[in-house]
Amino acid sequence: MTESARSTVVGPFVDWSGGFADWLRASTDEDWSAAVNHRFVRELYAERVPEPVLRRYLVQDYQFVDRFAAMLGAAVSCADTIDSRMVLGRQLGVVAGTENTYFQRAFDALEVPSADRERPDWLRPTREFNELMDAARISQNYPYCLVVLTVAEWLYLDWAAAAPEPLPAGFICREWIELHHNPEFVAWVDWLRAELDRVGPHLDELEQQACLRYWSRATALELAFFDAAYE
Ligand SMILES: Cc1ncc(CO)c(N)n1
Repeated sequence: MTESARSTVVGPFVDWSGGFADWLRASTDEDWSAAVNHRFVRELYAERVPEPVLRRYLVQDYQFVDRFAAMLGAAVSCADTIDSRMVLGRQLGVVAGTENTYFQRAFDALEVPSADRERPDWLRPTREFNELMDAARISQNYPYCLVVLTVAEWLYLDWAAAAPEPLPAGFICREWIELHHNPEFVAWVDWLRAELDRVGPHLDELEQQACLRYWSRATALELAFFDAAYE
């Protein structure tokens, strides 16, 4: 793409007066709502997730978080502005810090052996989600990485923000909600959406469609990921 083409807004090829992020989000309403209102989420609110389900979910999610961190690192490396790179870099620190510590404490409480923390068998949605994140990472395409990051974070904010008060007393359920609903996390998701709105309109139609495919696939996998914890 030439420099002048890069600065031209190519879209909209569809009406996205609400912005690129909202346009993507609206395309996957059904899977999105099914994930946000999933049985796992309701049982988490009530601290009634059966222990084998909670354990399976967290063991699989730690594998997700590994590839998520790698893809976030790719976003750090291919972001198009210094401001974006710094925001993404700070968030990578949160994933590697507070969130990682949560997993270790939860695994200790649930007495998860080290083999299951480090190299469990991957359930199918874990494998497919990790393949999707690997594809985005290897593409070094900033919008693709942003799309998958935004689905993962915005969808989790959506269900966590809907948790009824008081939150569960036990730390595993309570902190999993708090990690995805606190002022810093809300600001991070707002930033991701605004970032998509910034870069999306400069993409050509084929690239926008590719973003849409990443978006729908990631949303479907979020739903499948919750389902798998019960299978
Ligand atoms: C599967 C999944 N999606 C999203 C998040 C939040 O980034 C998570 N921890 N796990």
